[in-house]
Amino acid sequence: MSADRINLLRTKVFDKSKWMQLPRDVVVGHDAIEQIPAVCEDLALGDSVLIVSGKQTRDVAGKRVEALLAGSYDVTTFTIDGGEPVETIRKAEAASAEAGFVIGVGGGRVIDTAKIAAYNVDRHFISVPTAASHDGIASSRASVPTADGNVSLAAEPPIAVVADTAVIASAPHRLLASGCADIIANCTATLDWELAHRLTGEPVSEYALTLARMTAEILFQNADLIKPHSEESAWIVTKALVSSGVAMSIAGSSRPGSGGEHKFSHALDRLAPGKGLHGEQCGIGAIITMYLHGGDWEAIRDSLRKIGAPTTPAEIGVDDETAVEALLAARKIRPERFTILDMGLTPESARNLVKMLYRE
Ligand SMILES: NC(=O)C1=CN([C@@H]2O[C@H](COP(=O)(O)OP(=O)(O)OC[C@H]3O[C@@H](n4cnc5c(N)ncnc54)[C@H](OP(=O)(O)O)[C@@H]3O)[C@@H](O)[C@H]2O)C=CC1
Ligand SMILES: O=C(CO)COP(=O)(O)O
Ligand SMILES: [Zn+2]
Repeated sequence: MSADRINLLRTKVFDKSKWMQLPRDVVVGHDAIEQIPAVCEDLALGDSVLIVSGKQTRDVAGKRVEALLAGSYDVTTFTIDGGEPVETIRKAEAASAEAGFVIGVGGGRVIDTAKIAAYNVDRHFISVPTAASHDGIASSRASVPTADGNVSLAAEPPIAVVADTAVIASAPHRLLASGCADIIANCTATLDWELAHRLTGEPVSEYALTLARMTAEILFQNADLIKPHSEESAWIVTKALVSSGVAMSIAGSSRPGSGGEHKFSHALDRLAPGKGLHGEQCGIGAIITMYLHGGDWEAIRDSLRKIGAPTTPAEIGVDDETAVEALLAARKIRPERFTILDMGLTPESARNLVKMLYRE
């Protein structure tokens, strides 16, 4: 091979190079929270820490983390108590700038706020989920609601994830079921990604696709084992969420875990705020998008039922007409992300789908 050809190949390989940032320490298990001082010591992140938590999650676990670190670190806290998300991120960012590293202890909103704040001021971030409610717990992406819909932002990839299965199992079952639905949605998100690849030439990552799909598959197979307030269930789901988050980090985007069903969920966040949880809405959306892909939508519906996640808009207090509106509005959210919902859905077809697939 000529030197020119070798140089060309090298350039191509270099152009395609990708930076994947994955967690360094992942501790999952009973009383894992007690390991936080050891994790912080292992990572040698500095001597001051900001602990971001929510109103409930501070009581559930945030205060325990504060107490565990108080003797060895200069600890400050930031509690999220509602308010406009972007404004909250700005405040958390200002607080993070004063600390050596940031720990987020809570559900999805808390973890995302902490990981964006840490990213914006270049601090390391440790993720301490108190619920297995979504797959952002180990990923380098954050999802932020704005007036124009949810935006997916680059965020600080957690340098460590500490998931205490006792804490997670004691959370309301609805949160765990929501996390399961978020993972099950990988089935349709990956189909959408492949569709976009075939239709628009969007690059795909085979590893990210396979990992995201396999994670959903494992959950399908274990759907019978997902029970309320069981630590075994918390284990299964947390490991799946970590694996799904790693798929997103490999992809460098949320594509392996977010397709048309997520756009439907983001549309519902705007049209019916405060009704369903993120993962619940994604699971409901996945039933329709799997049907449109010609796949086994009944298997999705049945697994969601077994797990205790909702399968119809009515179950989360959303009427059919709003669900139709959300299906139609979905394509306006992040329009560059092509999905099956961009393939000619009309008001009439949306209405028919909702009527046919969302029967009790
Ligand atoms: N980065 C990503 O890739 C992803 C991000 N997301 C984002 O995550 C958010 C949704 O996360 P989700 O967790 O569903 O919702 P929230 O973070 O809003 O949490 C829901 C509620 O559960 C409470 N809670 C959490 N843990 C416990 C517990 N152990 N015991 C009792 N209550 C608890 C929270 O309390 P408190 O009031 O203390 O917060 C909150 O009131 C959205 O903003 C979404 O956009 C979703 C998916 C992926
Ligand atoms: O929820 C996610 C993956 O489960 C992230 O999705 P978005 O990029 O659509 O916010
Ligand atoms: Zn999701």
